[in-house]
Amino acid sequence: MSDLSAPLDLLLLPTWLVPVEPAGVVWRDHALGVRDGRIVLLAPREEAMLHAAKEIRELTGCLLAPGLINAHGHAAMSLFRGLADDLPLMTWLQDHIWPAEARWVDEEFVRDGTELAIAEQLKSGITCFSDMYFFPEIASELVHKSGIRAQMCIPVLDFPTPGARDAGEALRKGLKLFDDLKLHPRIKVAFGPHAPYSVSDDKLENVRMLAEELDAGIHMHVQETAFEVQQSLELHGVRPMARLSRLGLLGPRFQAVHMTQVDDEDLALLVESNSSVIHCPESNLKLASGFCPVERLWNAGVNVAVGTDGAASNNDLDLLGETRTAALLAKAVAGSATALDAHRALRMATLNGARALGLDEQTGSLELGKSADMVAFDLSRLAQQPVYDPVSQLIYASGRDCVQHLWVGGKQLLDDGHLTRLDEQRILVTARAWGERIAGKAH
Ligand SMILES: CSC[C@H]1O[C@@H](n2cnc3c(O)ncnc32)[C@H](O)[C@@H]1O
Ligand SMILES: [Zn+2]
Repeated sequence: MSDLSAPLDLLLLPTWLVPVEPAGVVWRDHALGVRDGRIVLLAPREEAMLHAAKEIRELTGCLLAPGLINAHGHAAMSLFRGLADDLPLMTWLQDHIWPAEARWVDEEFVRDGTELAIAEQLKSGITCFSDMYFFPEIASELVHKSGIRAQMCIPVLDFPTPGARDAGEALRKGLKLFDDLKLHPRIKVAFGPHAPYSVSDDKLENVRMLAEELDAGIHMHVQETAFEVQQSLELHGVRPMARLSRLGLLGPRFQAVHMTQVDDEDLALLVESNSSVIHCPESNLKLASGFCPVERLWNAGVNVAVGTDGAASNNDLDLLGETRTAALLAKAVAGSATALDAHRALRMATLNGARALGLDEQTGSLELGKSADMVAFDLSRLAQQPVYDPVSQLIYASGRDCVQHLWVGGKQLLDDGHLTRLDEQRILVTARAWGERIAGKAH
């Protein structure tokens, strides 16, 4: 319990403060105070200035918002960025990515690739990400060291993977990770069965049982393409969502990634079960997978979050850009310019992400008592003028280069665009060396 009369650790004075909850609100000339890693003060600037603070930051021209939440990705795949472009999902995955993973992915690859991804995400305004990849115990070390927040998913597939001879071993190692990290303040472990077409019923039943017992999330690629739905109808007689429902996987802890195919029955299952959907528009566009009907889902009450997917199918981890794509695409898909307006788009990239990952009591909005996970976007540049609505300017007229400062749990991880805990130069050199090795050019 923090001493309320003690000085604040940090007092931020932005031009605009967008808490996300309450929805649609922009506070001008307000301040945010932090003590012991939590938000303890939200007040008009003049009133806030009466409080003593160890550090005061003037953020003139900046919009202070909750940190962005990248609700789906494969961090270490950043080392495969640009390796196999302009291909449809199954060709990309089966003929290029899975062979490359079998050849290259080991502990060292995951360590270096995850660090690269974390550095890029922090510089893009992301304070929390979900990771679904091999050797999650190694990736977790990088999350711990860097100060970012994450959901780490235990990968489960029907075939041997880097780091696990079979699904049984993957789950055993995953349970140990769950136990090791159960008290970690920034890491939450979830289950990551890859997709309905790559995980059989018996393994999904195991996942359901364990997730229930541990109250853990289940994060899964679902209905990414029409082909996947067709194949499921042929093999199982039902669509993937109906099969997952029959197996008892759906529920508030279920995170359905992609969902480009949604019929009325799928929608009813999502609504009834209170499952979340994680929309990855740029990966879906690049692999020509299809279009997630975001507006329809949102209007039906489904919690929709946003993710970049891995850098091998995107090809960046730019969640601000992803959110802009989502907002534009939603209008085209719905045939309505009012679909996914800028304020809702920002909510999708923050609070909805936190809710999908089961972290909305800790993060996702700037509310008293929540963790001080925040980002200051600089809106003072030429291409952002004039500013009528700062949220509109952020979503439609800003790139990730406007990310100025970032904090997680009150700790500053990005200061004037510079990483405070990671060595950007070393990460760059290491990533280039991997590129040379993988391209066969290393000596
Ligand atoms: C369970 S570990 C992750 C596994 O998923 C592969 N992957 C990356 N992106 C996608 C995607 O969009 N759909 C399906 N599978 C994907 C990744 O290469 C790993 O093998
Ligand atoms: Zn993915």
